[in-house]
Amino acid sequence: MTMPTIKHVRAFTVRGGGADYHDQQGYHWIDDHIATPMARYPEYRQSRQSFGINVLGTLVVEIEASDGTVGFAVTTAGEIGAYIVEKHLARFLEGRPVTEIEKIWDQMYFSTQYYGRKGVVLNTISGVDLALWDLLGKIRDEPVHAMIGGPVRDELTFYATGARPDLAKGLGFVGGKLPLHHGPAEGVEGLKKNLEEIAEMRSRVGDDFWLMLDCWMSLDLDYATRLAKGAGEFGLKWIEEALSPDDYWGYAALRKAVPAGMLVTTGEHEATRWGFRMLLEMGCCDIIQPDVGWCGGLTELIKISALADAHGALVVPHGSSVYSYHFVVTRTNSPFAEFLMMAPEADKVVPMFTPLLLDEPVPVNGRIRTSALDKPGFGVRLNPDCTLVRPYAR
Ligand SMILES: C[C@H](O)[C@H](O)[C@@H](O)[C@@H](O)C(=O)O
Ligand SMILES: [Mg+2]
Repeated sequence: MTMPTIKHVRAFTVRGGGADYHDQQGYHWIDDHIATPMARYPEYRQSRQSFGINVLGTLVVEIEASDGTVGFAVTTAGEIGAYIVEKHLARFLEGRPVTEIEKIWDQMYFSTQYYGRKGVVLNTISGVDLALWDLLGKIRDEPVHAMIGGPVRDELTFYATGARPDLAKGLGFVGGKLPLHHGPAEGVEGLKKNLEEIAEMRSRVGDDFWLMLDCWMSLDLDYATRLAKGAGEFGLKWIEEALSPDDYWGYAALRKAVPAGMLVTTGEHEATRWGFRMLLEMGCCDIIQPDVGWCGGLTELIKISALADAHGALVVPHGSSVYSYHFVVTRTNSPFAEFLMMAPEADKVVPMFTPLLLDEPVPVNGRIRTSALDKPGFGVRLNPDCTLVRPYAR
């Protein structure tokens, strides 16, 4: 079978949910007084959108092959990402065989290394990489998981991230991850409120349901240590992303300070095998949580996962819809996955990247059967009702 070549790459932006799931309108639990590094400024404490958590918006990367097949993927990169795709990365794809995924990744990364390495450039590279895997799966008529080693389990098990772990328990999830609401700038009062919230949620969910805390980079080592020790009595399963992603030294110290049995996790804002090598070799965490739409894509996540496996660390990707499901189902060191509750009150299951993807599978009773991931590529379609803009059309 002669494989087609890549004919054209197109980059679009779209607003309102989708891959940039922080980009919500109206009330939403995900934008309700959640602790962040910006919470040291009172004017940016009530809403993360106030400091711009949703400025990027969603990037849609579309890749058309010479036989007319079109693959696509979505990530958080918006117009900046569209610029990078159309003005820089497209040259490494157009005209190439659709199978040259590894070589294309290498050229995308090293051609942008002088201005990239992490952040929105790696989000963009991730989007292109995921679109390439979607395209290849459609051409080969195979789901992506079948091209990277195949499933190791018959179903995916999920914990839920959102304001209502008590409701998530009733929906069949194995655990619930609460956002932390008060940071160090709110002092002892804030710490007390944080612990009261954990205590209250533990009383609602009972002793056997996993309860985790997501700190979204908002703390310092001292506060994180006090919070972890205070939360220990409520059986907190893990404390997530307590410190700045750059504070590898702080994470290594926190991991030694937390109560026995409590896990330290991080990684959703880390990128590439080199970034995760630092986290692993410095003993920063028990579980790494790369986002496959941000860390470098599937091609890079496979490398990161092997590194973690050698270190005995679990890889539980940050919630990224089908893009992480096709990966998690094929890895023995990824025993469960994250599901972000994107209903405004975190009270019901809606597709994670709603409203952008059609046919996006969602957990039923906290599980997704592997058989639900059997369509070619990543098995999803773009919602034609979502308005795509191509800001740098060529
Ligand atoms: C719930 C957290 O504050 C973030 O909004 C979330 O995107 C991320 O940190 C997560 O782990 O899901
Ligand atoms: Mg997180």
